[in-house]
Amino acid sequence: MGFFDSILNWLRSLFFKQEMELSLVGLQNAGKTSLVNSIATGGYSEDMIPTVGFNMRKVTKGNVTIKLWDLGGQRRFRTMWERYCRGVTAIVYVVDSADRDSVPISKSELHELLTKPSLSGIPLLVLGNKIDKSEALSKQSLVDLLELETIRDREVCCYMISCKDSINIDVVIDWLIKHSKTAG
Ligand SMILES: Nc1nc2c(ncn2[C@@H]2O[C@H](COP(=O)(O)OP(=O)(O)OP(=O)(O)O)[C@@H](O)[C@H]2O)c(=O)[nH]1
Ligand SMILES: [Mg+2]
Repeated sequence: MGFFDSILNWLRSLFFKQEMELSLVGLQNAGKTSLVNSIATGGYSEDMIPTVGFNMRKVTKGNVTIKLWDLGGQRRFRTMWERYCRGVTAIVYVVDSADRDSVPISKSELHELLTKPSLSGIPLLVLGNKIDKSEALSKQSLVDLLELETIRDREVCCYMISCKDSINIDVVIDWLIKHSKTAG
């Protein structure tokens, strides 16, 4: 890249802030709030309080401001998911890949959410969390069990992560930044 192009890019970055709005959904204990902390500060804690209702957090990464709706995953909060997923740039669906018994419920909740017409076409990022645990599923097993191949009406991407050991959090942030849009 030439000197002049570099200057132009730098000026552009000053004036055109990127922004995006995301919803984090998935069953209780999947690690959604832990992921927010990991993206925001890189911090991790074993003692987490289950999210009651939702929390909104704003995180800035370089030029991108990310507004995150961190939703509660307990059954009584799941009916709210659709409302907070409407109009977002992407839906992030977090799964505890080490809790094999919960995966079928996680699958049905995901597919149920995606049937909502209001959410059609919104890109989906599925994250298999807790891969630091020895019993964690492989990516292929998780993709198969969640039947991600059957989702054809939107972009779908899946990564295996660990909030505890900060594995692939950078890859997640890159994906998010690539999907942000320029705000005027
Ligand atoms: N081993 C391991 N534990 C994790 C990881 N991420 C989160 N946890 C733990 O999983 C538990 C639940 O994490 P939360 O982030 O509160 O889960 P959540 O999805 O926000 O749960 P709700 O708010 O109830 O929906 C906590 O004890 C975390 O410390 C991880 O990558 N590895
Ligand atoms: Mg939470």
